[in-house]
This record gives sequence, C-alpha cells and structure tokens, in this order.
Amino acid sequence: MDYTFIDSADGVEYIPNQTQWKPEQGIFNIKPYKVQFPREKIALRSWTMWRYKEALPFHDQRCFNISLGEGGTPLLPLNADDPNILVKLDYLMPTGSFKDRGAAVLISKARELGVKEVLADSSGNAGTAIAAYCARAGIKSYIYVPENTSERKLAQMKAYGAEIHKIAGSREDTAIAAKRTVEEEQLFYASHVYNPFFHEGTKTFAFEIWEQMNYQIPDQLILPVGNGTLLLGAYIGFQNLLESGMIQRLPKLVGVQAENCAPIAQAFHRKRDINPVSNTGTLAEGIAIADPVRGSQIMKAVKTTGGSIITARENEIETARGELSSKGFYVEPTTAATYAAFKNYKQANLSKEAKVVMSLCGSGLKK
Ligand SMILES: N[C@@H](CCOP(=O)(O)O)C(=O)O
Repeated sequence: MDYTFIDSADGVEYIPNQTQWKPEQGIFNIKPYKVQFPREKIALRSWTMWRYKEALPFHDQRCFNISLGEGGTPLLPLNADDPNILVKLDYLMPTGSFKDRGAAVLISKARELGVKEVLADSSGNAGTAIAAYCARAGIKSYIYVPENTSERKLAQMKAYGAEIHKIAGSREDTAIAAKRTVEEEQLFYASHVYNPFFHEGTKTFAFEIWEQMNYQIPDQLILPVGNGTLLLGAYIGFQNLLESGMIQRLPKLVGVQAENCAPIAQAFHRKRDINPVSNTGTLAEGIAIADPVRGSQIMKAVKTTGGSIITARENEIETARGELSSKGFYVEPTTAATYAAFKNYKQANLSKEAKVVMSLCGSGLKK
C-alpha cells in the first residue's frame, strides 16, 4: 500500500514527490489508510512515538526512520492534590517542543524520497525541529523565519547546521518568501502547515495519552492553536483510535489562541468564516498566526468534538508562566498562554470530575 495525498478541494489523489507541495485546487490531506493498535506488542516496545508503528505511514521494510528518541513524554498531574488535571510534558522533547513528533515523520519521508535539501518556514519551533532532524538525516536545511524570532531558537537552528533566512515583516511574509523560493529553486518544502506527513507525527500525542491513561481518554484536551499542527494531529490520532475500536468517543478539543491574534476564535464565537486578522502583538509568538491555512479544518475538528476555541489575555501570560515555573514546569510564553486561557476557562466550564489534559509544549529554555 502506498501512502498518498488527496486534494482537500476535489479529492484527486497524488503520489508524494520531492517538489509538489500543493495540489491543483486546495491543500494536501493524507488519504486515510488502515491503522492498527496491537496493544500487547506495543507495550513491549521502547517508549518513543515509533512504538505505534502499525499506525504510522511507513512500510516496515522501507522505513528510513529518522529518530532522536522523540515521544514517550510524561503525563503528570498539574497539582499533586488533583488527579483530574493532567499535563503532557512535550517540552521535554529532543529539541524542546512537540514539533519533533511531526518533524521525525516528515524528514523520514523526505529521506525516503531521496531528498538532499529542504526549505521550511517557521515562527521558531518547527524550524528548530526540522533543522535537527535534517542534521540527523544528513539533509541540508534552509529555514525562513520572521526577523523578530527569538535569538535562542535561531542559535539552536544554526547549531544544527541550518542556513537561516530572516524575513522582514509578518509571519505571513515569511511564508510567502519561503513558497517563492521553493517554487523558484524546486526544493522540497518541509512545511509543517502544508505537508500532511507532519500531522501523521503529531497524532502520536493522542496515542500516548490513550496508553498513559490506561487505554482511556480525557474529557477535554487543552491545546495551543496557531497553524493547528498539534490540534489536527490530536484529532487524527483520536479518530484513528475511534475507527479502530480502541475508544468509543472523542475528547473535546479546546484550542487556545492569543487574544491579540485570534482569527479562529473570532470566527468560532461570531459564527462566521475565518478572516485574516492583524497581529496586534503577543508574547505567544508560536501561536501568532493571522491567517491559518488549515483554519477551516481546525474549526471542523473542534466542532466535531463539541470543543471550543478560547483566548489568552496578554497581561496574564507572564503571570501564568511564573505560576507554572513555581510548580516546576519551565515553559515558553506560548505554552504559558495555553495555561492562562485554561485557568479562566476552567472556572466557568469544567466540573471538578472532568478529566483534562493540557499540553505543555515548548521549553522555557527557548525564550
Ligand atoms: N507553534 C507552536 C504551538 C502551536 O502549534 P501550531 O501548529 O498550532 O502553530 C509552538 O511553537 O509551540
């Protein structure tokens, strides 16, 4: 069986290749394929995301698995006296963010295709992850970033050997510059937004939670949302579990945006289509996406699960970060924004019995 892409607009199928990053009409999604969860076998494997290999898009015999030991992150109570609010520590990944899940699958696929050079654009964490997995795979990486990207993320990318291109203007300007170069130079576009193999990696977040909760699922998941790679990955992952009969329902997906850059939250609450917004400035650089390419897919996933999109107030992000640090969790502002929004949401929307998992997805050492 080959793992193929389909055009979101007309369902036409495409075989992934080195240069095509977009179909004729819409964007690429992965064509659903058969997944399995042999629990006894999985339980005997090492604690990385590759333990779910029957649910990943690789043929065993052809798998060029590029790995830095990603996945298998702890799931802990946020507070020792409340077993119902859990945090998933994806900031403990090899490069310090959940993006390693997606990069591991995407760069393994690039390697399978024989790619020698890739280009990616990022607000920081995805670029860092792509740079690291490219280093591991012996692939040259060019990373386009907004000029105000934090110095520590840039230093990390450089250390992995990436060639950095700082682009003036907004995050969207960076994406435009990246796509132009990809087209001109006919490069492999290692995009966490456009390439659906990235979501095939982030979906392992869902599998791990299911296994760590003793094959149960939470009632609600609280996740940061910029381009939605974690939220969409989680959605696909829980769908995989549901369709395989491993679970009987989906958890509610609750996405968090920064109040100062919240195109999906606005559309969700005003019950209208997503319109691009202007980013009026936020510490949460990782979710400052003014015009998300997969915005309507994110909305659909949230609505299908009965979830919601909530926002973090700017003046609450630093305090939330301090509070998490005081509990021992040192995270970056984007992750603190998730917690800031969750605290307000919890008061009005959650019963004491509700089981919740919140993602702590980016390390404080990055900013
Ligand atoms: N980009 C973020 C977190 C949100 O992920 P996204 O795929 O929804 O943009 C980060 O850098 O941590």
